[in-house]
Order: sequence, then C-alpha cells, then structure tokens
Amino acid sequence: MLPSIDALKTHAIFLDLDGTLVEIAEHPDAVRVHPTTLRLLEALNDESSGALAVISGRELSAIDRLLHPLKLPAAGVHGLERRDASGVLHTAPSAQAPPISFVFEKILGDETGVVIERKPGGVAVHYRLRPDLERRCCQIVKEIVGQRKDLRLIHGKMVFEILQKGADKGSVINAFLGEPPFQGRVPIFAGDDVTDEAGFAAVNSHGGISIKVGGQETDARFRAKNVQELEAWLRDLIENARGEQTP
Ligand SMILES: O=P(O)(O)OC[C@H]1O[C@H](O[C@H]2O[C@H](CO)[C@@H](O)[C@H](O)[C@H]2O)[C@H](O)[C@@H](O)[C@@H]1O
Repeated sequence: MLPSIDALKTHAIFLDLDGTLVEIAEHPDAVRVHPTTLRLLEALNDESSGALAVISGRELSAIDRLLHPLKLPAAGVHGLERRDASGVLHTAPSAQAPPISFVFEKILGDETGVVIERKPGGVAVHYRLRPDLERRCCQIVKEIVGQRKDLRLIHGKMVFEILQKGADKGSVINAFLGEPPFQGRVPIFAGDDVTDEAGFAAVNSHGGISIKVGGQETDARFRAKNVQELEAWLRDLIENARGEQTP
C-alpha cells in the first residue's frame, strides 16, 4: 500500500527511469516515454516547484533524449554524472576514465546479440537478447572487475554493468538534498532494480518514502506492483496537491 501525501511542496521527488517510469524493453534503444508520462512529469515538476529529479543508470544525454522536451535535474550512470536544479553539471572524476567497452566488443562482438552500451565511466553488457550468454558475460566482467580496484560491478536486469567507483544513487540523492529546491524536504524515491537500493537507503535515512517497483527483495519501505501502479499513485499526488490549493 502506497502512502497518501497531500502537499507536494514539502517533498522532493526522485524517480528512476527504466522499469519505474517506463516498462522494460528488449533493447535499450527501443524504449519510448509516452507523452502522458511526460505530462505527468511536467505536472510533478510544477506542483513540487522544481523538486523533481530523475536518477538513472542511463547517461544524462540518453535521459534527455527520452524525456525530450523536458530537461529535468537528473543523475546519470548510477550517480557518476549529475545535473543540478540550476543546470550545473557535476561529474565524478572517475567518469572521465578511459572506456573499457572495447574489451567486450573484442571478446563478444556485436554479432552475438549482446548489446554493449558505453557510458561515461561505465559500460553495460546487455544479454537480454541472448540469455544463453549470461554465464559467458559474467565470466568476462568478473575477470575485468577482479583486476581493477577502481571498478565495481552491478548485476541489473539482464545486464552486467561495470562502473567506475565514486558515486551511487544514494550519494547523488544526498547531493540533491543538500541544495535548493530539494533541501529541507522529505525525499521520495521510486526504483525497480538492485542499483536503486543505495537510493532507498539514503531516503530511509532521511525518514523519507522509498518505493520498490516490482516484487524483488528490497529495503524500500513501500512497494508498487508495477509501473502502472506507481504512475497511478503519482497522478494521485498531483490531484491531491491541486485539491489542497483549491480554496
Ligand atoms: O536506473 P535505470 O534508469 O533503471 O537504468 C538502468 C539501466 O536501464 C537500461 O537497461 C535496462 O532497460 C533496458 C530497456 O528497457 C533493457 O533492455 C535492459 O535489459 C535493462 O537492463 C539502460 O540501458 C542501462 O544503461 C541502465 O543502467
């Protein structure tokens, strides 16, 4: 059961993208954000007076492409990039490290159907189209991460992500909460995947509202069954907030 909230102006809203605002698709490039979802985000942004940020594993440029024409405060590559509410870009120094994606291209090659997504400070190895190659991908990523102290490994939804250390979704949520217009507000964070757990921990430590989308194990305090249930709840937030303002 999701909590009811009347005043959005006292809350800071953080939303994950894939699997939270949009359904998971077969290929990262196949994802489209429906215009009604864009309108929902616009309304949340208005009703919270700009205290809305997207916290994603995708790089910032990909987030902007998906949410066009909206350009919201956002964190990309699981926290390695962050654009604050005044539009200033903060990049973890490690995000500039040389890419390691060539290793995968060399070993796996595009023809296998394994999708290699390069991002600043990271590479995602998607095996959704070739689940039979999970073990092989796992072997390769573990070997690389085992040799490099500067890297960490995330096993997300049909994806292995190798990332430079230096940030996570929790640290960027904390960074937003230290700045206006997020500062002093009760944080809300909704996400669906393992990488969102760091965000849930940060939000829980502020006494906020952490929401897991889907059925997997989590430290989030609340749960939405799926993308639709979360979206319906977000719509209610807007209606309640607007209702509050009506004399
Ligand atoms: O933090 P998020 O916004 O949830 O991003 C996590 C990763 O999402 C994308 O991959 C996932 O979604 C794809 C499209 O639905 C799907 O094909 C893939 O299997 C999923 O792992 C994105 O491509 C990654 O860069 C993000 O890190």
